[in-house]
Amino acid sequence: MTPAPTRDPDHLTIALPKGRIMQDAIALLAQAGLPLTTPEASRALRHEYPGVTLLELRNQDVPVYVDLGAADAGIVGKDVLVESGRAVYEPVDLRFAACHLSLIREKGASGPIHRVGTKYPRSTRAYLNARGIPAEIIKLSGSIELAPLTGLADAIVDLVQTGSTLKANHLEELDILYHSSARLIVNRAALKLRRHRLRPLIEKLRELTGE
Ligand SMILES: Nc1ncnc2c1ncn2[C@@H]1O[C@H](COP(=O)(O)OP(=O)(O)OP(=O)(O)O)[C@@H](O)[C@H]1O
Ligand SMILES: O=P(O)(O)OC[C@H]1O[C@H](OP(=O)(O)OP(=O)(O)O)[C@H](O)[C@@H]1O
Repeated sequence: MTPAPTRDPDHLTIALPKGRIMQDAIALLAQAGLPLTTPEASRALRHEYPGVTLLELRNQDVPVYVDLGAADAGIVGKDVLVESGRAVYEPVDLRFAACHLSLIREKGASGPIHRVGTKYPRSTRAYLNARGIPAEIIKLSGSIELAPLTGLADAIVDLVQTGSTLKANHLEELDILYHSSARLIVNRAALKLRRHRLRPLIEKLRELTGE
């Protein structure tokens, strides 16, 4: 059960991930009418604006803050959202940070897949199960492309955008699990309590992204 937020109903708290999404997310929210600017470089993780607080989080923590109501809304990649397993309301595909999650092997590799390295174990499990592939999943944290090159795994599941990381590491895509892009996510209790702030934001973002 999602706890009802107890903060000022006129105030919005928004969770954003530090990293490649942050800048575009702030720019889009500002275009949608929120009084935001890029925060000054500092160690501060909470940034105050008139009527809005921004929280600077790791990608994986954005769905957690929104689902549990510590943030009213957030922006996060669809990949991270799927992997979180949290059923938060996801009203707008914001279109940026577009990439796809793919099954990848060394160029020319063949034969059965026994071990798959990935940062995305939930998505990988679902994909392998659906195809009856009884492979072991090895959870990794980064530089996933090294796994097949070193013999740690004979395939990986990772994000691809331009394909230049694959090319540089002599790898090829065998299949696409799903496409990802940045999404607006919203806490369901906040949607009721702060309807007058969240509904116009959702509508404006839909307009801006052509949904
Ligand atoms: N090459 C890419 N092109 C476009 N979008 C990408 C690319 N790589 C990742 N993304 C998207 O941007 C999101 C954030 O990526 P970012 O690189 O900031 O994460 P990260 O540094 O791997 O995160 P963390 O270290 O917190 O796991 C990803 O979840 C994905 O949705
Ligand atoms: O197809 P491309 O355009 O090469 O993009 C794909 C790469 O981008 C991401 O890595 P990122 O640059 O974020 O580095 P990191 O996650 O390893 O820090 C992703 O994990 C891939 O490695």
